[in-house]
Amino acid sequence: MEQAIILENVSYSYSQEKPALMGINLQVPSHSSCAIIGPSGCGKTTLLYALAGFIKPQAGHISIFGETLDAFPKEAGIILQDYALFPWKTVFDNVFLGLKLQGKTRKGAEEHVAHLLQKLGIYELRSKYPHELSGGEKQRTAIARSLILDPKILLLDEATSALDEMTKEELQNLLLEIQIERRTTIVQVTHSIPEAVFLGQKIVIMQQGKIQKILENPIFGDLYLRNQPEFFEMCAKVREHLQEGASL
Ligand SMILES: Nc1ncnc2c1ncn2[C@@H]1O[C@H](COP(=O)(O)OP(=O)(O)OP(=O)(O)O)[C@@H](O)[C@H]1O
Repeated sequence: MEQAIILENVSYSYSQEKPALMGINLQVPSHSSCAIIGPSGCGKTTLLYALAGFIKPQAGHISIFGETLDAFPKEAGIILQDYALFPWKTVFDNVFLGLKLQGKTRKGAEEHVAHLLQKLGIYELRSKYPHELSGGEKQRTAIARSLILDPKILLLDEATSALDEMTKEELQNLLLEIQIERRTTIVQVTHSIPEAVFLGQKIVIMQQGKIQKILENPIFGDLYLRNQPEFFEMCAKVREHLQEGASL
């Protein structure tokens, strides 16, 4: 099995006293999905930033498709919590931007962008600006902006946390469909147990800068999972590990 991401003994400190990551070892196979969950301040975002090459670990090694990571990996797209859309660009132009930077013309890219906007249910919004969109619509635009470049890895930092429950579930379904159809490797930081179980084939539970437990999730990959007893059982299992970690 090819590994998309390998972290070996990765440690990172923002300051002298308290390391944010301590000896992280993790493998994420290609075409799989990994959810990272843990209490506030345990190092989830720091881990994602290390994978994106935004910060450089003081110790350890990260490789992406077998190559040492030293800058933002060309195979990756990242979606941050605040969407990071350009406010002066329309939905279409925010999504087109990546192709433009690759030298594509607007006319040449029009069909490709339109197709993706349709797929994500935001084609009708193509001429609107970010301030005219709801949170869920902004997040779909941010996802489209990443997907237009067909990344092999998608990194998401609490991508659905600012959304209401139903919009959250719609977006989770969309991410699962993307993972299944495009076989994109997804690494997602989340605060939500149901989200981790729905979207994580591998669920990484973090505690105080360390990986406390890695759970393989055999029920991953079903769009109709949420009402099934196995789903509740898996959520309970993750909750138990989180509670156990909190009492250490
Ligand atoms: N820029 C920074 N400078 C100094 N310390 C930081 C910085 N960013 C994060 N930290 C510290 O590093 C630790 C890990 O933070 P991180 O943001 O990775 O946690 P998290 O699990 O993503 O938290 P949350 O769920 O609240 O977003 C925390 O103790 C935090 O205070």
